[in-house]
Amino acid sequence: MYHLAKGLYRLATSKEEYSVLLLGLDNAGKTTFHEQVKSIFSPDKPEPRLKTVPTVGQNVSTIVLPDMYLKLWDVGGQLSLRKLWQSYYASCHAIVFIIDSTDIGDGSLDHEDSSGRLEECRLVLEDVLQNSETEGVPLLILANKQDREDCVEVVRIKEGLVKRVFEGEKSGGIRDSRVLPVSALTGTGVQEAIDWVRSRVKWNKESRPPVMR
Ligand SMILES: Nc1nc2c(ncn2[C@@H]2O[C@H](COP(=O)(O)OP(=O)(O)OP(=O)(O)O)[C@@H](O)[C@H]2O)c(=O)[nH]1
Ligand SMILES: [Mg+2]
Repeated sequence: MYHLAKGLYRLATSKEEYSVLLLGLDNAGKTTFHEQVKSIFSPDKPEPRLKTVPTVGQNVSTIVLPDMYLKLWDVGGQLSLRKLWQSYYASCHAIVFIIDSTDIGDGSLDHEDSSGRLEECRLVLEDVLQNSETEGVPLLILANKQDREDCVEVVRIKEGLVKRVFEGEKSGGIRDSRVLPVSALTGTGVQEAIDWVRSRVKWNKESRPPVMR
């Protein structure tokens, strides 16, 4: 009887848990975004800790939403650490790929503008999409640092980079995707980003079932 009651209690109180992997080049703003999300979704709304240092290893946190837990995995983006990303692919339910919109030249692969890290960004994104373990996983691309005057606008990033990657051979097949403007530093757009992830992981739950917690 006790075990039945315990089982029923567990069933009634358990929630789906989805894992979200934050990726992007070093300095893109992953940890800053992570800190904003933690702050916005904490019941006591603490000040976000925005003084970040380059991530070596991982920062993990779980936010509680009405209908699910979202577990965020913030990993290091430095070149030497990117080889570790693939060990997270099989168990993630969504990928948030963060781009520093102030460090991609004019944001378009069509021109010979070699300033910024646009080409590096393209190669890294293609590498993520091409991996068989990320197949079908919803992808949110965040054009970060939109608070800065020298940022490239989101439409340009969409047309000049993202569309080009998706039209190419290395797009890794069909998946749900979206490009959104954010400022991880000010928090603008962070709520919308999480809203998108939340709806997409649910849509995709047949392919990537959540863990019950
Ligand atoms: N102006 C502005 N600066 C930002 C924004 N997001 C991050 N930064 C700054 O960019 C720098 C790098 O931010 P991090 O969040 O540490 O970058 P990261 O992607 O976690 O870097 P790694 O851990 O090395 O992969 C810091 O100086 C942040 O303050 C933003 O939206 N606007
Ligand atoms: Mg970091």
